Amino acid sequence: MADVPLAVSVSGLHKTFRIAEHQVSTLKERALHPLRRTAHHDLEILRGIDFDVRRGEFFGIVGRNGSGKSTLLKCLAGIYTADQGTIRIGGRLAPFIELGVGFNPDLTAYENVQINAVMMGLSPREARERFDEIIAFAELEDYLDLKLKNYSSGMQVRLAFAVMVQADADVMLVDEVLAVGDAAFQQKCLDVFWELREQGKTIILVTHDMATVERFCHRAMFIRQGEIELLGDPRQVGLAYLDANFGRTDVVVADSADSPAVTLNAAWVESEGEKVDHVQSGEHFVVHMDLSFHVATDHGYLVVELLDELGNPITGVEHGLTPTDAGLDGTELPGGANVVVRCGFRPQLADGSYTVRMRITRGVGRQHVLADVPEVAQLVVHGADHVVGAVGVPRQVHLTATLPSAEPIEGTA
Ligand SMILES: Nc1ncnc2c1ncn2[C@@H]1O[C@H](COP(=O)(O)OP(=O)(O)OP(=O)(O)O)[C@@H](O)[C@H]1O
Repeated sequence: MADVPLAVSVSGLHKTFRIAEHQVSTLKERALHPLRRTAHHDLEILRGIDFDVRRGEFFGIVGRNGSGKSTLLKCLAGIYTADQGTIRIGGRLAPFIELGVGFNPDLTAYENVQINAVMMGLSPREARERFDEIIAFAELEDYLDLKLKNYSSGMQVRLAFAVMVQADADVMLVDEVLAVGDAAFQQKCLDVFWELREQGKTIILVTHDMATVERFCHRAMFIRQGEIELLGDPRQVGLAYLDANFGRTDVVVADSADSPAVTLNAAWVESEGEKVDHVQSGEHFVVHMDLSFHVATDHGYLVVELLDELGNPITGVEHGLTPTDAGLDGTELPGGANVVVRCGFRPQLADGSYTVRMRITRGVGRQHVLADVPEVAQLVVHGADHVVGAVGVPRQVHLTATLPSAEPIEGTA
């Protein structure tokens, strides 16, 4: 493929965000603290990214949450300016990046499609001519007069994806489209990916779904903490990513490093029987862990916690690991026992990225730590509604209003 022209060329790309630590946001604060300066710290997200994509390539980008994938796509799309480095794009670019980018919630689907399609390089006439196809693809014929803010997020995703496909650009940037649509839409996206691949379009796809990477991508890139960890064969890249996420066969802290007391053979999060790395807030999920005990364990005890992005424990479960707990006889778990642990959760967590941590102790006072695995798995929670703070509770709010010289008015939310 070396003689095929480049569609995208990125060299020495750096991107740092400046984060305000204390924002002076009100007039009162400004008056009380006239000399206070806003303190900042820098968050270096992309640290020297170099890669080329050739025309006609389907190129995957994978990496854990927060590794910089979306930031990279936004730099390619010109939404963010890079601090250092060069980006060259051969031809017209159509991004499908994030809900809301390029859409105006106060306009109708028709108006939004016109604006978006023109932004992606179609002439106003072409945009008008392709409108019906866009709406048919998105299956939104019955919702044409609705303002976009009244669309569900799934409907907006369908519309944005349809515009991108119909814009017929030379290079398409696609960020996590498969994670947001329903099953029928996901199938439609996969069919479109095949067609685009057959047509020789250049596509850069960010996804957490390794099956898609293996199936569609000619090459893929694994980004870790803003740097390229691996670039090349999609299968190798997918395996490296899964290994970084789930393949923690050797992560053990035990009585002695040479002879671990407990080994975590495999661990993952699942929902409705499928391994997942995203769940909806309030949805049931299970942390599955496969453990081997190498020493006899008396009064075994397990703690599984969910930590937020700053490492704060948000919630968790505790459970005994005695033979009785595991359906065996005896007073201690014998050395050589294999134990499968499945912890069910249904917390109403705030949107964000969470880490599952596991600790096993033995002894009446839980004084001996047999295993302490700080990152059993990662989980992104989305779609939180009415969650104030870290964890939501069922809403039970009762209001009583009193008007001058009137009976009390009551209402319940
Ligand atoms: N506009 C911004 N201002 C400040 N920080 C930002 C901004 N955009 C992204 N970040 C930070 O940059 C880091 C990388 O974010 P990015 O969205 O690129 O990650 P990602 O790999 O796409 O993650 P995910 O898989 O969760 O989508 C995160 O720590 C995020 O908080």
